[in-house]
Amino acid sequence: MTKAKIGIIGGSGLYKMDALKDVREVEVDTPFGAPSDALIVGTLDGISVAFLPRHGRDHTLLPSELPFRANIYAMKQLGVEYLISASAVGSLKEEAKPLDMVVPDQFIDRTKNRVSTFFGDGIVAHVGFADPVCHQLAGVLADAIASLNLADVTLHRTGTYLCMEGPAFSTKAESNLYRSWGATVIGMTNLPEAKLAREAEIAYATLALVTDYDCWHPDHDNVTVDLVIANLQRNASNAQKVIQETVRRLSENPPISDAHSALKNAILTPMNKVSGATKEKFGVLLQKYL
Ligand SMILES: CSC[C@H]1O[C@H](OP(=O)(O)O)[C@H](O)[C@@H]1O
Ligand SMILES: Nc1ncnc2[nH]cnc12
Repeated sequence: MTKAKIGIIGGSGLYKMDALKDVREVEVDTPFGAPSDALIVGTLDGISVAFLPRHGRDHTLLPSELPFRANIYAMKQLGVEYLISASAVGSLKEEAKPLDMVVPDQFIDRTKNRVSTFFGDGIVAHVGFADPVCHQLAGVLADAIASLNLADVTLHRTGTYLCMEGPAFSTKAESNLYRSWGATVIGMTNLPEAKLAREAEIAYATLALVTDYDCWHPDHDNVTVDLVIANLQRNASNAQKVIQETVRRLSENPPISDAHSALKNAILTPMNKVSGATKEKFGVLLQKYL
């Protein structure tokens, strides 16, 4: 099977990577169902990467419908060790303006309807999630953004991403509540991904692309899909430059990440008490602990 150490999940407005060469579509099936779309495996400056459009190439999946487990499992199956998520977000802080880039280091979970663990079925594990993003990967991503000196883009090296259920956007009361909690940006997708990536021992970091001020800002229009997509289209080529530079830096100097051993002290169930069927289902996730 084609392998790639670096994975990219593209969100709203980023359905393909123009700079990818030697492109192949890989239909991956997983014990957790089919991913959002075929994975696109190709090379960026000669470096093998796997790309997946989170909502499908034609944006056919709601945030609540996303097959998060299949997406992360498929990346793991391809050998991905570093996963970069590009996502559209609303800003909850004045200083994070549309077109800015934020590299969140924290999440708040306001989802209601998501399966965000691989475990169960006779095997129990509790991974650490105090630091939900891989610090090293986030650093490489932030340094890549800084090195490009992109016009009109301010980099925010840290921030809290609040993950809401959607699909409707927030009410003003909710938006102001999240501001009072100190959240920096709001989106609908990254938290389940980050949890599952941690369980899959994949280092994960988010490139959050600010598209709007949600609905709290008195001097800006309330968020609409048109606004999100218009701003993302303005920024899509920047996002791809950032990803390309991050990939280049990662392949030159792949960082050591705690995420790569996240399950080491997390599994409570003795392996000899786990059924063969469950072990088989977990496949690549448990391989190294059997
Ligand atoms: C199109 S606006 C709302 C939509 O955009 C974000 O998607 P993604 O995180 O995949 O870039 C947000 O989470 C919502 O799913
Ligand atoms: N304001 C917002 N709320 C939730 N998700 C978003 N994605 C982009 N802008 C958003």
